[in-house]
Amino acid sequence: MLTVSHVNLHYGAAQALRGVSLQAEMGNITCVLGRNGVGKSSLLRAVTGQHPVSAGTISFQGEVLNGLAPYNRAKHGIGYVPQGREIFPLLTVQENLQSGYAPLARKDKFIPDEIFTLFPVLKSMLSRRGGDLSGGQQQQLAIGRAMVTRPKILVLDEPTEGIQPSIIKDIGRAIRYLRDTTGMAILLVEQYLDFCRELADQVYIMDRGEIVHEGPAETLDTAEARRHLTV
Ligand SMILES: Nc1ncnc2c1ncn2[C@@H]1O[C@H](COP(=O)(O)OP(=O)(O)OP(=O)(O)O)[C@@H](O)[C@H]1O
Repeated sequence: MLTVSHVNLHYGAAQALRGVSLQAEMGNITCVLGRNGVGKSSLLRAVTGQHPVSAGTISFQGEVLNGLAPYNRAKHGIGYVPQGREIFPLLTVQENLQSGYAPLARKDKFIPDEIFTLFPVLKSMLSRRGGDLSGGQQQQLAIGRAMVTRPKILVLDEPTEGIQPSIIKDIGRAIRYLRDTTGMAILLVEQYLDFCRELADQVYIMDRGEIVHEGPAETLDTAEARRHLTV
């Protein structure tokens, strides 16, 4: 289980996270909802080690991660699908997937077939450049690349952003499949309420750098959630 405990995060003098605590359990999809600028990406940067926290602790399966570089967090099983996907546009799909090899032992440096079962389009486009893929295909590639690292927790930053509805469905199906077949923990941040409600086991809502609600998805008060999502 991932535990975020009383975390503060600053950009210079500006505070983006204020005493944020949450848990993402193995075998569960945990969704953090919030509108633009409330600190969702900052939370994931804190979890993945892209930005240091100024207070609080982040631990995974009992081990404190504070102070570990992103590379070492990947070795601990944290897979990251960043906002905007960050595909290498001039590398092929295959090379983009292989860029996930870095934290792996030599024997594990191969692309698991499961990725192509989940996203068959990637197999048919292995020699195409990442930059030639549609937004939805790039999102699938970014998830595939994170899976290459054999994560125990998959952390996704707004996986539905800018993606057409049919591919959003495929991505939702893939996330559910990963939860059900691997038992990994999934932590995703979103603004898209319906996607989150359909998929999540546990929901948190963030507003202005703070967690303002937490609870199981089935008891989520939709009107209250919408209130936090509209500007
Ligand atoms: N590198 C940075 N330097 C300074 N301020 C930043 C930086 N990144 C984010 N912020 C600020 O921190 C706050 C939280 O931003 P964050 O990106 O975490 O929000 P978000 O909820 O993920 O929004 P979005 O969906 O737009 O990414 C915002 O006020 C933002 O302007």
